[in-house]
Amino acid sequence: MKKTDNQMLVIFGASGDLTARKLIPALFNLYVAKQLPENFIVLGASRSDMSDEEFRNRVVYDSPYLKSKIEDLKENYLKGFTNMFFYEDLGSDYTAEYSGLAKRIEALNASKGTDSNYIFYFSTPPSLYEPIAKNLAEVGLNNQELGWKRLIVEKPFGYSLETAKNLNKGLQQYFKESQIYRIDHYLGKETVQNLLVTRFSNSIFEPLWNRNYIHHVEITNAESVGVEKRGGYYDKSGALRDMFQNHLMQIVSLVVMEPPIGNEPEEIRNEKVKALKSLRIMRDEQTLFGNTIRAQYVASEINGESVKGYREEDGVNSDSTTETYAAIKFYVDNWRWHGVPFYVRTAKRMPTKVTEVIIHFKTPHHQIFSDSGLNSKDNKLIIRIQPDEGILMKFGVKVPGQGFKVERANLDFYYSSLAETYVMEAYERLLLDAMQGDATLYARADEVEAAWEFVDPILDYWKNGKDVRMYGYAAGVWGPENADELIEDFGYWRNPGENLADDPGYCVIC
Ligand SMILES: NC(=O)C1=CN([C@@H]2O[C@H](COP(=O)(O)OP(=O)(O)OC[C@H]3O[C@@H](n4cnc5c(N)ncnc54)[C@H](OP(=O)(O)O)[C@@H]3O)[C@@H](O)[C@H]2O)C=CC1
Ligand SMILES: O=C1O[C@H](COP(=O)(O)O)[C@@H](O)[C@H](O)[C@H]1O
Repeated sequence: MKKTDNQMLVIFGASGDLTARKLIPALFNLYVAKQLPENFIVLGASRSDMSDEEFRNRVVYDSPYLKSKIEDLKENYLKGFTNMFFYEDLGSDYTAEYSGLAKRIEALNASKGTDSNYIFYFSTPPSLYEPIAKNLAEVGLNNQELGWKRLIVEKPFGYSLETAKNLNKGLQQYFKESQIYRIDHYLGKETVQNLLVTRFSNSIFEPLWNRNYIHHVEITNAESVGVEKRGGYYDKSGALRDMFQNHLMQIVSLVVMEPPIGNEPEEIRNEKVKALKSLRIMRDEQTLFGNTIRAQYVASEINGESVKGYREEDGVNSDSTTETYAAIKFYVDNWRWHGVPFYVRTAKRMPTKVTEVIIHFKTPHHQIFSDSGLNSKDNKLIIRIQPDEGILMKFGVKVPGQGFKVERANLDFYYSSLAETYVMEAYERLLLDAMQGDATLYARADEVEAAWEFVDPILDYWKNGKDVRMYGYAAGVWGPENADELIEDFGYWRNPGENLADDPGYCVIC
């Protein structure tokens, strides 16, 4: 087990939603699992006026996100957790100088024994990331002489390639790249990490993982919810920035990458960057027109209840052109993937919440059972990221009886069969990794920029292109019909059900 040094976690934006909904519950789970170091405290920092006690009440006792968890625990046990929390009011804004904050950190460090090791978690609006880093540096809180200093930076990391580069440069003026941890919570998901293990710890997949055997790759990320209470944020972002540039590009990089020479953070991250750099960037309008689809959900009924259209959501412009659905077809220009199309889509207000990667294998070169009536492209490996996490392989079997009738059968593995094993939540895993100085599951500057490099021309085309279309789809269906044209040459999107084995249309033995 890796060692976790004594340390202090300083959260900027501690009065916000992310802190309450993700960070504190993750810390609570780590505390219960005895994963936190002996001397560990959390200092919340925001503009809101709160005492330590009020902060503790807010993030622990009154937290709707901890309610079910703390009911099971004895009061005195909970006290240990609550006592770790402190709060510093930053005054009217985050850009004023931080000498008060530095003094508080110093005093807490001395009394709580955190060995001058600090993580600064940026959970504020992104416009404040660089000013906060600058202020920290000005009071010496980037100095690693006495103890290490790390930044965890929340998404979105930039709004475009240019802004991402500026943000990287801005942060790197004050902190070294090795101190910066850019969080992408999809990398904290056990099933996303399992992509690496599936590929590189088995000898049966890797020999087939290339253009000789793979026909096309399909990745679906669907959410059943709409924009919820985040309409204001989402309307400036859209599906491509909110999900595709970060989470889906990370998944793509893990599917596409070459085998790393080892599992050290830089060994893995180097290969991911190479993978992202090999994506063929679409530059001309004709290519962009034929390979990208965007759409917005419109008002509809789901299970008998009426659901608002995107443009009617709170915080969204009534004539918004922000996409809630994005589907992209692209190619990867390298030896392994030459000529293999990738189809990736992400959307809100789909029939179900699901994320999965489907590797579609090629038809056998010489088919001797071609009268079976099956689509010969039915050899698939489905890696289910969420929910009903698992892996399913589809292959042909003989139907008992006369002749050689072939039907599809499933070979499957479900995470639920590991019910005895505790599976960490994404934020829990990522926080613990940063505490231990392991950046493997965090995005490096060049990785983020390579992803923007691919996405930027699409965004630009959607904003300024001549023939760009914005399609509509009824809330609760699998997107606009036009998205089917994108994948038509090869079949159709797998519109999965809630369960991994739900197989619309063509699974005979499931
Ligand atoms: N919530 C989520 O699920 C996710 C959030 N994120 C990212 O995490 C970061 C924080 O998100 P979230 O907690 O949801 O945001 P909130 O708006 O809930 O919280 C942001 C915090 O920043 C502080 N703040 C400082 N200056 C401003 C300002 N000018 N406007 C608004 N707030 C300000 C606020 O505290 P105070 O007023 O006390 O200073 C507030 O508590 C964002 O970058 C977001 O993109 C990423 C993934 C998911
Ligand atoms: O980062 C984000 O992710 C969530 C989806 O996360 P998941 O773990 O529930 O799949 C998405 O709803 C949100 O819009 C986006 O900002």
